[in-house]
Amino acid sequence: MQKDTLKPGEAPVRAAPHTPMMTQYHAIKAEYPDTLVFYRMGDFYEVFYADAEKASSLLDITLTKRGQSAGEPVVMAGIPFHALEGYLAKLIKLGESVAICEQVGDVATAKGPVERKVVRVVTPGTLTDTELLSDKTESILLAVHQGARNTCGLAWLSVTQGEIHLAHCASGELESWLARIAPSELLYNVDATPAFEQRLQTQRCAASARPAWQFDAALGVRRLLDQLKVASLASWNAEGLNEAHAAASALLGYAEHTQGRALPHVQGLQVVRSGELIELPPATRRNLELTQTLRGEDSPTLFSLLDTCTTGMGSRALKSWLLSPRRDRAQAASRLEAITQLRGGAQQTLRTQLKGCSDVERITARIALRQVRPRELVALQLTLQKAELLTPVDSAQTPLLTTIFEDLQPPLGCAELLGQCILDEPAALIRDGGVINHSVDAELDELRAIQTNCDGFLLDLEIREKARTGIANLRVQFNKVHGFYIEVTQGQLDKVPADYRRRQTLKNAERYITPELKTFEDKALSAQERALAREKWLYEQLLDQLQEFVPALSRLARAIAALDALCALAERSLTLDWCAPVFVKEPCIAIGQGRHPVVEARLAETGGGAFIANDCSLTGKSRMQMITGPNMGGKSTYMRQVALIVLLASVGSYVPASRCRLGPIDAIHTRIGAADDVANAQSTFMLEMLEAAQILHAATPHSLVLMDEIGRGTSTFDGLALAGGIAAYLHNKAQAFTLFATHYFELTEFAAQHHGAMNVHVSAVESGSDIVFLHHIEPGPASKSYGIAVAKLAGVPAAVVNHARHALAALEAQQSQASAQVDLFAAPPEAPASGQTAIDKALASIDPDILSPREALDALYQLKKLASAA
Ligand SMILES: Nc1ncnc2c1ncn2[C@@H]1O[C@H](COP(=O)(O)OP(=O)(O)OP(=O)(O)O)[C@@H](O)[C@H]1O
Repeated sequence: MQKDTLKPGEAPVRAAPHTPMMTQYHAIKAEYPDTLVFYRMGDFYEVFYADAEKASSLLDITLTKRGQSAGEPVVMAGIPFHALEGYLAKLIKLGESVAICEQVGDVATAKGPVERKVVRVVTPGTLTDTELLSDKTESILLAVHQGARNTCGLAWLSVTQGEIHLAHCASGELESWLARIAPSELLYNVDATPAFEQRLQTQRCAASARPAWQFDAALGVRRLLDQLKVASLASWNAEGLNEAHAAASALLGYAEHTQGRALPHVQGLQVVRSGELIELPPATRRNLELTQTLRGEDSPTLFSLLDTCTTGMGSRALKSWLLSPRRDRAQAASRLEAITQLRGGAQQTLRTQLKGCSDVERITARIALRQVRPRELVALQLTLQKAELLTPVDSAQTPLLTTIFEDLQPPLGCAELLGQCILDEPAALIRDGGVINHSVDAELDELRAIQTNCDGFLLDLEIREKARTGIANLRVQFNKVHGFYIEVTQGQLDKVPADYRRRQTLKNAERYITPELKTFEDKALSAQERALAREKWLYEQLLDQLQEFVPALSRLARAIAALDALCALAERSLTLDWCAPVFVKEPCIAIGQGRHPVVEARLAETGGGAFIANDCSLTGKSRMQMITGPNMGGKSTYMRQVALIVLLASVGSYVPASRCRLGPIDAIHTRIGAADDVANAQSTFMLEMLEAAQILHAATPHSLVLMDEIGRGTSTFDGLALAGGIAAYLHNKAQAFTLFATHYFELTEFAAQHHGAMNVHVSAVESGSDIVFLHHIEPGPASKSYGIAVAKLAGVPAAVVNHARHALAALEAQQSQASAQVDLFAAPPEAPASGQTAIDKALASIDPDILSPREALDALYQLKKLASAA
């Protein structure tokens, strides 16, 4: 642009250079192009240029222009340093990341701008600050590497937890894995295909593309070995997982980059394999309202009902148990055994003792990352003392409880060290001083003594100066801005001695300093500064000493979490009158007097009457129930309760029933209602069919499938025909345990033609034109649909109800005339084998090794004939 305005021979006008400070800023910003940089200037964090515009609109802070750099005004916005946490919380919630750039050099001796450095990057998936984290939810960072041949590698961790997870999956399974891991932040290789990138977007979380070289399998293995301080990954069965190793390389690199240091507390590794967990696809989590209601609220859900944990660690463990039940029953059985033991009475005592335990897991991570605050250390010390008092349940312990109580032993000497080093009520931040205990360090004690003696000295000086000057109301005082001073009111100024130097003039008084007071001030202020510096140093020493306790503290945290979660499940089972499930080898789901735990609790809360318990019996031979009955009769509730009971049992919890026998289960699939996904431009019916298709592809004889009113989203005949086809597929091909609720009466014929299916219905009685729901599951099909009675109950105007009654009578009469029966479930005609011609068939039937020469010649003539006919 400038070139055009230049005249021949004229030198180009050079843009003015940046100021030294802005040069420093730009150098730092260049390293964090996609991250908001909070640049510390005295008591403020400033943001500049585009970052300032973004921060100003996101945080609603004032955008200003100040001074000039490179010939342009500097666009900036700022926040006071002490308000950082609140603003960070807001930005993180909006999915932003922030690089915190602090002044690390010495302000007093710096020539030019004081040295600054990004000390950490706060991102949604790498949070460690207590204020920014939810108590009950992990903040998870996930790296995904798109590999060759439709596979991908996953590596994830919660920075406050200390365990890396690795997994391999087919691209088609990606959504399911993302839903299960529920990351807060996602990283992927920048060279991933656009289609792959789009699939990642289904997870609504902060996602960023990272350079391809960061996803390097060999580097990943090296990083994992370094991290775990081992020579081989064999003991974790984590060898040969190239794609996951590549993801781990990016994961660890990024996590360390954000924390500005290594993560010494991350010492665990777990390989998660597709076949090991019970499949709970996103639709199932949503429909069963496991951790969120259909409206997206936290309660009432299965988790909110179960979570009576006394600590955040317990809640987080319980949530993770709930969402990752294993197919293999060993883990569930050991939890069940422990819960049974705790129900003996110990749970109550233990829960009382666990109350008030601090979040050892997160505090430990913060110790390892050297971010821990003084008060957290005091809280840790108190928890360690508590843990020491936690007594094993009794002599007849289960293996799980034995391990937990072993790990509950606090590391020797840790509580003592903390008690010795930290004051009982320390300041919130080490930078304020007042954290390190007395008698820990002679130098600190001496510096503190100078400050303590200050009051005595000032009092003494005041008395002496009053006597010397004859000013009775003279006062010797101190404030942070002006330091020490002698204050004399206006009326007494004539008595001020010559050695008083004026320091400040007020409306009614003058403030002075004397040589003696100045000497004292220098000594006192330098003592304060030195004491602060000494405290910081001592705190760092303490953090060094605490590092050796990190592994034991992590074990202790896991033990508290597990014990808390088990105690909560024991308490729930007693309070809500649940029973222990029995695991068996043969395929079956046999539930006696099952209840829907959340509906039951809500009825109890609202005084809505008693919940009607129902049995459910599905076996290898009788795998499918066709459930009919009126709207509002309780079909969905019944189906969901069966799924919740199966899930709870698989987790290792007691279940809301009087008895429960459960065979192997590999998945719980649900197709229940569907809200239009307008955002993804998919209609209700399209979604319904998509979900149905996924289930039909995935279901096996060990899967539990809930199908609620499939087909209702389209015309009656289409819907009925599809529902019939789906039922037949589930019965004949998938052979899954299926609960199939429907309003199509025609489907009650299904059981007559399919030996593995049976009809059940929810009972209701009519009294006059009204209807009473009994919510009881009974054998056989429903006799009628009661839709109009339900409409009346809902308050639909009488005129509409009457109209509907007449219309119904007419429709029924019409239908009985058109009696031609269509066999909905008959197997479709055999489709011609694709591409097989008569010649192919003839060729396939020829075995040249057994033909005589004559037969071979005949066959050749035959083939020629077929070819000419084709
Ligand atoms: N077993 C039960 N005991 C007591 N109340 C129940 C029971 N089952 C269901 N209910 C009550 O009936 C309401 C409706 O139940 P549900 O949604 O399961 O009916 P539905 O048959 O699936 O209805 P629709 O066909 O309209 O979807 C529930 O919200 C609950 O309040």
